[in-house]
Amino acid sequence: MAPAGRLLALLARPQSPSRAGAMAQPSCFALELPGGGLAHFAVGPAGTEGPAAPPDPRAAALLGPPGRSYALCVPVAPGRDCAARVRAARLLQRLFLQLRRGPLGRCQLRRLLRYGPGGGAGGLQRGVLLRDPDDSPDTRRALLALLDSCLEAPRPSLGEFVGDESHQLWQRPWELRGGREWRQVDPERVVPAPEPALHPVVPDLPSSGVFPHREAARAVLEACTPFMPEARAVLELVDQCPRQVLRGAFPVIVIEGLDATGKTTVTQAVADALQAALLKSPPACISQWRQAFDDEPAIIRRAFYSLGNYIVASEIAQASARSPVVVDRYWHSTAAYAIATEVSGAVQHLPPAHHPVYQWPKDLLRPDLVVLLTVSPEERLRRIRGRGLERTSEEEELEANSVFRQKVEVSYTRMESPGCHEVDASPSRERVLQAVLSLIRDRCPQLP
Ligand SMILES: Nc1ncnc2c1ncn2[C@@H]1O[C@H](COP(=O)(O)OP(=O)(O)O)[C@@H](O)[C@H]1O
Ligand SMILES: Nc1ccn([C@H]2C[C@H](O)[C@@H](COP(=O)(O)OP(=O)(O)O)O2)c(=O)n1
Repeated sequence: MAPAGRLLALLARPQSPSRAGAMAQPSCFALELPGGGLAHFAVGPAGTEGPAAPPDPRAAALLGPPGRSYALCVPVAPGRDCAARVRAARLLQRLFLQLRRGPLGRCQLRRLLRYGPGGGAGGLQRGVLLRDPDDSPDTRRALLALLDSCLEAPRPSLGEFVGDESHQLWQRPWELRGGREWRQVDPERVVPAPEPALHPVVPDLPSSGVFPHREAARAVLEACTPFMPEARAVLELVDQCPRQVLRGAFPVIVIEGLDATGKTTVTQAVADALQAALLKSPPACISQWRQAFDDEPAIIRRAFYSLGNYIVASEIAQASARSPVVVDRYWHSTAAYAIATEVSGAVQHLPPAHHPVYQWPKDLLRPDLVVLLTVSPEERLRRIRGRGLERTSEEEELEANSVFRQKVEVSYTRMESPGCHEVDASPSRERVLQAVLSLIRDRCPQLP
């Protein structure tokens, strides 16, 4: 078998003019595997030199027969503007909902990313691999009908995976001919691709979830105002907050951690002990719109939480002139959950430590100390069950998916300037409180 890198290089060679069609350049795919693995493969025009090789055996099992698989993808940033990004994200969300209904409901879905071999944010597409275990013609019909219902730009792309007698894999893209008829175009070879140095979604994160400054998040909600009155309401509140906030002399302490690690318990106890103001992000003034944003695609949800942090920043600035301030969640939550959700695969696929995505936004008020509460997964589950409250779907996901939980925890620990100080929150409430108070006294000399 030829090395994956060489096959990719062969596919990447410029094509002869006769072959220069829609797929003149190969495309790479990152397929999320069960248990958090990622398989990378490329598709390119048939007839190029070199033997085709089956991709990663785990991917081949998901792509090849028996059964049939389809790749349905939407460009992340079809235009340069935020409005187009938001439209694309909502289209993908709608497609996901529709894929769970009717004849498509029996298909298995796996997260799929499509990207150019050179990386970069430009050609990124998000999508799904649909696997029909029964290889039913109804599935294909339903998928084409779904494409027919997507009349506005951006239009999703659909490709179908087929195996041949010699166990090679091919992808056959579907294209709309003459604006009316769906046709399958020339098959493209499926070959393994090397794992890129950086997960393909990372270059796009500053525009799609880990916004590096207030204006980047603001532009997303601005694009939502035509269909979400809540977006206008949040923007009005953000715009009342000064861009340069002047903080007071008292220390600002943030308590972070996964759900049920004891943040509410600790923040209340610390606030009592230090006679500190207790704040939380998202702040109460926007919490009535939280559910509406939680129901929207990730880019909109993250913009909401990001702007919530800027509103909290101006509350912190005022409160820290009068007393110490304790904050229940802040920027680190927003960034860690966004990174863990957007980066498919497992912990090893996260951007490396010191990557810019882990840096604190330059225009957001910095706390003096960030405490990260950690407990074992078993203890966390006991506390969640003991509390018995309603949970957000993301928190349910955390419980169900330990890979996701690990990605959130590791992202937390990689955050920089300020970084997190980890405190083991497994002991009794009193002992955890004492550990946190002693850390605060060590790190905040300005405490009276
Ligand atoms: N140190 C502790 N030991 C045992 N139970 C705790 C401890 N700290 C918090 N709990 C309980 O665990 C549950 C989750 O705590 P909570 O403070 O609400 O977490 P969070 O705000 O991080 O979601 C609550 O029922 C709380 O009473
Ligand atoms: N500052 C914040 C606060 C919460 N979030 C997001 C991250 C997760 O999706 C949820 C977790 O919040 P949730 O209120 O469920 O957690 P707690 O109950 O406070 O532990 O909200 C955020 O992105 N930024």
